Amino acid sequence: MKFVKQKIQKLRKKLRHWEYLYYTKNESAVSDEKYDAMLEKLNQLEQIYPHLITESSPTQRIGGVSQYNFKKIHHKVPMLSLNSIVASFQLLSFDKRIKIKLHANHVMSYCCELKIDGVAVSLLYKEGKLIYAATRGDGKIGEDVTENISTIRSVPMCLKIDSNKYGKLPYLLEIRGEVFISKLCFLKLNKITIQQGNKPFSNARNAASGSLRQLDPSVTATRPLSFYCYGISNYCGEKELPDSHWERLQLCENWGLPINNYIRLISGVNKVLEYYSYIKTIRSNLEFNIDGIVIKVNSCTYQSKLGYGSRAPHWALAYKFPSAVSSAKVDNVIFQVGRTGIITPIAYLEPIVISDVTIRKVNMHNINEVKRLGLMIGDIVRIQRSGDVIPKIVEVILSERTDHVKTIELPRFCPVCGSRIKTWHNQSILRCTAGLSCLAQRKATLEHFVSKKAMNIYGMGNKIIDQLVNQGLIFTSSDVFRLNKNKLLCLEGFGLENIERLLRSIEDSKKITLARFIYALGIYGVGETVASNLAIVYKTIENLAAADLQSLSNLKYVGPIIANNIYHFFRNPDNLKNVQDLIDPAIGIQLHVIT
Ligand SMILES: NC(=O)c1ccc[n+]([C@@H]2O[C@H](COP(=O)([O-])OP(=O)(O)OC[C@H]3O[C@@H](n4cnc5c(N)ncnc54)[C@H](O)[C@@H]3O)[C@@H](O)[C@H]2O)c1
Ligand SMILES: [Zn+2]
Repeated sequence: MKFVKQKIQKLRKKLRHWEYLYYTKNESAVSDEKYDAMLEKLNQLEQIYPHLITESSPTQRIGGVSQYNFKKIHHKVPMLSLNSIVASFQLLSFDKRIKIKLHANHVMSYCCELKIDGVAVSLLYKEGKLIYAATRGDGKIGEDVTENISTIRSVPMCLKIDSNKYGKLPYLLEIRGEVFISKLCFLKLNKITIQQGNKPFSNARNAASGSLRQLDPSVTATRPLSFYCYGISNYCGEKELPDSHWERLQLCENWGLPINNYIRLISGVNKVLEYYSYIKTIRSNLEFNIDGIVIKVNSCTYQSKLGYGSRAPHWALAYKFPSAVSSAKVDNVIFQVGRTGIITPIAYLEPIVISDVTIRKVNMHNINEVKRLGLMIGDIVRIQRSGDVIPKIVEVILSERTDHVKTIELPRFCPVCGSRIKTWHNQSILRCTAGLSCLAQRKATLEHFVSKKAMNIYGMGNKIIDQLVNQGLIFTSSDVFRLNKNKLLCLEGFGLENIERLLRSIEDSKKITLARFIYALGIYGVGETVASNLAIVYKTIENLAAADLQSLSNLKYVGPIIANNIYHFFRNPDNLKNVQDLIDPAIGIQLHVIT
């Protein structure tokens, strides 16, 4: 029993970590399949040992959290997730199960909708005016994104009067819907993100979520977000609402809320299966990503009878599409050195297209993955891309291995600077220990420093940084502020206009919040959340640099490892000198604290 308990705890810890990255950081550490499979494993264990179920288990609650830097909104009606299925027999048994519960033996009516891969929002209208918009958060408390939502053109600020049926606008109307980004806009946004030297979003959902949850609404305004309404959660008006979910959606459309064209009212579960197959065939032609269909019992009376679980309603299901799989040849494996010196194997492929996206390389994260797969250069591998998440090598197709394959030589020295490599975690993680004297780490540190969420310096993409570092024009981040026209004229393919734009952007970056500045320093483990917290607590960079280990360890979101990293960062003479140079009045950076 102790063993099962430990296993359950381990699964929960892993799932919570992935959820934190997914919902808070808009990053996918693993594919959705892997997350879903792990959640299902936990679910099965909990079914066998129900006394081990806790309220906070990922099977019982919604994965999101609301970040403290947004105002909070308490949802009067909880915003839940959906139970999902992947096979037709599960839909048939759902249909049977609910008929038994409802004591109904007639053909059931279902409202079938697309499951758009975006972010759920709740919009409250009073007498037709948008009062607030909130994200799902943990289902009970969401983030106030009213200003950001107001920048989305398809969200009406005021409802229209439905002259046919409802006369006056409802006194109160709360609707639920999905904010998303189209496939085309996602590709464009990522192109710009990469040009600006920032990390691209791994999929359209993460891009939509990241764009909606911007602290600065003017940034959201530049992101091409769209919106579809898929339900009413609360209503108070002169007339009663119709009992049909489908009719309620038509009513929303009459009030001016956008409703997706593919929503159908369908009679009987066999026709639902036909709808599923049809949508699967047109999926790649849609302008936006969907990861399945949503099936809802149409009668609202039945919906209330079936009720809700803690995570999802009992009257709806998400029927997900299988993920896209294809095979490709591995042309080469290159070891890439990151900002913190971690060395990652990247498999370069003969380009393939999966769900409309060309895949040329796959990040294999660590060398254990190379070992686990038994991968060799020249192998044919199976690549999976679930929804639009990062591609992954699932397996080597051994039956297609030829005599021409080559062994992958694991590096013993840093492939960039030739320094000694340190290994840990059972030798799965390799790290170059040369710090900033390693060219790769220096470049990656600078890329991070100028990136959007850090100093936000436009026009200094990876290629420019490569040249600046290779030509010895910059060494540390403070050198960025010593760049001038003459130095920049040495760069290839960088005209006067680009130079002026870059210098202006460097100048503009000098007015910055302390939180961003701390984040820009690139201390190992200090992401945006920790950086904001440090800024609030220490108020000045000098206070932070002088903070002792004890005080750092007492902070929220800062564990002993991060506290140690921060403490030692400021004890390293090179780092300290760089920070002092950066805040030197000669450079003119103005740090301010926003609380
Ligand atoms: N890869 C990872 O690390 C990771 C981590 C956490 C969660 N996830 C993934 O996220 C998903 C779980 O997230 P979730 O709780 O948001 O559930 P979900 O996305 O599977 O389903 C619920 C959501 O569907 C959306 N939706 C779209 N169209 C809808 C419609 N017509 N009607 C109703 N809702 C509609 C709503 O936003 C709703 O919140 C899983 O697929 C999981 O794989 C992945
Ligand atoms: Zn190195």
